[in-house]
Amino acid sequence: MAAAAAATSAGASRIWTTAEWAALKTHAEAIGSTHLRDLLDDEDRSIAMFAEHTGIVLDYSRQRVTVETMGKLHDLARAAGLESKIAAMFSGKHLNVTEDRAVAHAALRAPKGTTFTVDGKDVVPDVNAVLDRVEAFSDAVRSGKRTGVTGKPLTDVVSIGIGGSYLGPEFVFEALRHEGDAASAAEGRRLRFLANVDPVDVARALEGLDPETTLVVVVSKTFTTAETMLNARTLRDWLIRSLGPSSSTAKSEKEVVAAHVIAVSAAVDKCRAFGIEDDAIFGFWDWVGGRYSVCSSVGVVPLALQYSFPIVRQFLDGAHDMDNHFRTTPLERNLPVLLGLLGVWNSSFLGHGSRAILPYSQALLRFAAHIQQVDMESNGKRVTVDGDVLPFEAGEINFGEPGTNGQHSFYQLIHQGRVVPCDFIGMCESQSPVYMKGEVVANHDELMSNFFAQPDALARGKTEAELEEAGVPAELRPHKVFPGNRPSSSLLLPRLNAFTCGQLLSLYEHRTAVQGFVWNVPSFDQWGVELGKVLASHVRATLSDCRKGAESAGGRVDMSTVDSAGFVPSTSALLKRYLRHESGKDAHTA
Ligand SMILES: O=P(O)(O)OC[C@H]1O[C@H](O)[C@H](O)[C@@H](O)[C@@H]1O
Repeated sequence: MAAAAAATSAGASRIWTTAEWAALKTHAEAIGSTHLRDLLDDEDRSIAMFAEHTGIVLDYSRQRVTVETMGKLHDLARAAGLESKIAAMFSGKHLNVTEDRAVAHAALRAPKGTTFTVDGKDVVPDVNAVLDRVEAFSDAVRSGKRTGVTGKPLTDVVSIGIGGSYLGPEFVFEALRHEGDAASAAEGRRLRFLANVDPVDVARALEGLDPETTLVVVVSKTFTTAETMLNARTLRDWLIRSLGPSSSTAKSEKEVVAAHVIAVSAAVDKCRAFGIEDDAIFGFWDWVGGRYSVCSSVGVVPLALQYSFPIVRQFLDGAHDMDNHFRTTPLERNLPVLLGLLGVWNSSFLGHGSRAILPYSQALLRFAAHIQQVDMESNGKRVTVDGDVLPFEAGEINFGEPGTNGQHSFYQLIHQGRVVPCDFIGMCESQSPVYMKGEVVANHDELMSNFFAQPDALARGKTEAELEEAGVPAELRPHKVFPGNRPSSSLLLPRLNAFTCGQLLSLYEHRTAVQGFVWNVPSFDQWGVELGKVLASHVRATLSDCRKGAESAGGRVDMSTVDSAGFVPSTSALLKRYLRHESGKDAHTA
């Protein structure tokens, strides 16, 4: 763990023991007596709480902070060594200490001619060599030069992957579906994602697809993830049944796989072992964490097949632009730093353990799901990078849905129930504007009226006195009081296109890094996902033994196999219930 010591030497390892942390604790108590209703009346304060980069405006005046709070948060950031940790990330230092790896996803969007050094080597040429291959390959598929095994164009793509090999690409795919340039480039093409090992997801992904015109992309950094590999074998089987030796085409299995299956992985040998030819394998590197891999072949391959390579390049350029902003802008005006420090403030000092991500943009319907993994898998940790147990809970519960839909489902709780800090995200212009004569406003203005109204409703609330003045009957007043003082940030983007989508991705990736750097947690590993996987293999082996035993015993399951497998009694009982179930019979008759 020498790297761990090196990584933290620039800042306090146990940030909660610093004077800066203590000062914020005391300050948080003082803030407790102020209300956002009053803070928002201070025009100078509000104007000071705007920050901007290339037309992306962050308004954090509705956070429960004063100019003094921000100063103290910046002091905390400096005590944590934030600036040197950011610099360390961009210089390829091994910040992923428990796996001894660099954290270099920013290199994935570095344009030709720039440099990014990892382990003594400039990786930008390697990154761009893979991108050149993706460009050539996607052009060949899109133009019909590279066809399926029967010579038909490959118009449909199923991208198999889960977690970091799925959520980011799906967020970008959805974000661009109705964006002018991307939508015209995608005409006549379909992209589906297959993530869940639930066979119903296979049925959903294949609905209406023809094996002859379908290209399957198996996306897995490790190429060992159980769900992805079973889904890959399932789709290989689907292709071979329709196009293989015993079908009317009589093509060999090898030919079918070579024409219809490609792979994206950091484990090239395992892709070869699956039968995929070298020219159909798109690699990436172990210095790219799974949840930070959207800009590697993981996202670039399926997205370039759907939207064309030039659109994907704009997306990478947007992410690179935000990387530069993050790397070079002073902390006080740095958007990811501001968002990250506000996250630390809300979570560690005001005690709010969750965060809602609320894009007023239907195109961002999968953004919250992606950021949920980026943030929760990164900062949901119990120890520092040096292994000290944290005396507080790091990481927030992230969730969210597009507005205005959320307003009609869970906003009740955030207005009158728990305090949930919110990120409101809106666009100045719509991807699909609708203007109708006779309507009060255009449809996008209607949407944005809510984007502007909700943060104020949360911040200002409604008092008993206001209700009385409005003539609300006394017995109803307690129900109609809105306490207010609920924090939020508003992000206003000019529009949602490939470039700004890249900026948004990078903004949120780096926000998570900032919080992790301040808390000094190991944001770039994910040991917490392992235990469940190990236990699932034990269940899998037991189920397999039971099913095999039943086949040779005329259908009768030998339950002693479950009894001797060492599960706790309730798990054994539930497993037996599952094994006893006979198709078509309900619980009462089984
Ligand atoms: O890309 P893969 O190796 O298939 O991994 C897919 C996912 O699996 C794991 O469970 C990790 O928690 C994720 O970080 C990862 O993104």
